[in-house]
Amino acid sequence: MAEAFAPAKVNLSLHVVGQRADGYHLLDSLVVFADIGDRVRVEPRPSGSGLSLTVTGPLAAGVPTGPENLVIKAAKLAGVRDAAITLDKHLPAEAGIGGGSSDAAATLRAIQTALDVPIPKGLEQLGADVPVCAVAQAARMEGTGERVTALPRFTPLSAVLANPRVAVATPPVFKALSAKDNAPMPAELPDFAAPFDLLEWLQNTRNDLQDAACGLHSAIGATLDALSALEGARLVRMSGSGATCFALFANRTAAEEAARVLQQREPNWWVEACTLS
Ligand SMILES: C[C@@](CO)(OP(=O)(O)O)[C@H](O)COP(=O)(O)OP(=O)(O)OC[C@H]1O[C@@H](n2ccc(N)nc2=O)[C@H](O)[C@@H]1O
Ligand SMILES: Nc1ncnc2c1ncn2[C@@H]1O[C@H](COP(=O)(O)OP(=O)(O)O)[C@@H](O)[C@H]1O
Repeated sequence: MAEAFAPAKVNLSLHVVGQRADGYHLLDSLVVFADIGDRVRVEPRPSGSGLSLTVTGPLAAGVPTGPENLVIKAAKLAGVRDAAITLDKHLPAEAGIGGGSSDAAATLRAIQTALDVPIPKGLEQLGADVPVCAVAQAARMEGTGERVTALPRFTPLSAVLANPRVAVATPPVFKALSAKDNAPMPAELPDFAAPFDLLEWLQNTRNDLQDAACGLHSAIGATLDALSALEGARLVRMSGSGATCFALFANRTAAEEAARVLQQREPNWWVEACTLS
């Protein structure tokens, strides 16, 4: 039996820099991972038992339990036929924080430990976000998501994640983009562990999906506004294709206090303080 953590993915920046002939978009994104997430447990089963999936946890409702779950797709890609998998769901789905993709990557890590099966090639077949979730540390993500360069050093950031509990499907957000050939991030990224003003640097980056997503779902604008109004919020932006947005704070205590205030104001939202790295 082995367990693996599936951290929330946050796109600190997400530049859309082109589109391939097959419709997929070319991205340039600074991706980090939170200390909050789902958990995947893999238990070996005798040959012929098949794959089973049980979904538990506070955000299990609505998560598919059949072959369409990325956890099962990941196990199949690794060639595993017999295992009992439990997914303990803490992250909202269709939320721009890669829940399903991170679950898939965590499944492969647990399978590696429990069954001694190597991580398979071609992770991008599972989803554009799966290769970066397999790295599970601060990274630059390029191409359609298949090119991942881990950052050697990254000073952890304190943040609040907020989701207004509106599920956002990714394809319509890409379709609603007005421009698909925006400027990439600078070719050379700074040393993120050196003493420099990361906030100022991030201000010069963007999430190019943010305006399109806000146009489709008014709750995202409301989430950005609510985060911006929190005392100590320094940079506020949407992650992925939404609807989860993040605010960065000077330290964990400030983030936790802000999360407490926001949760009180918006009891139906999903709100979490976390550390990103
Ligand atoms: C937008 C991002 C940014 O990190 O995050 P999320 O909002 O999903 O968290 C990802 O690129 C999403 O990754 P993922 O959710 O794994 O995408 P996939 O399942 O492969 O694709 C879903 C759909 O998104 C669009 N898509 C995705 C990736 C990409 N580079 N170009 C695209 O156009 C396509 O319409 C595709 O059919
Ligand atoms: N393990 C999983 N957890 C959540 N959603 C999943 C999972 N496997 C498949 N899905 C499906 O994937 C879709 C996208 O969910 P998710 O990966 O959480 O969102 P996003 O791509 O916005 O980060 C949902 O429609 C959901 O039904």
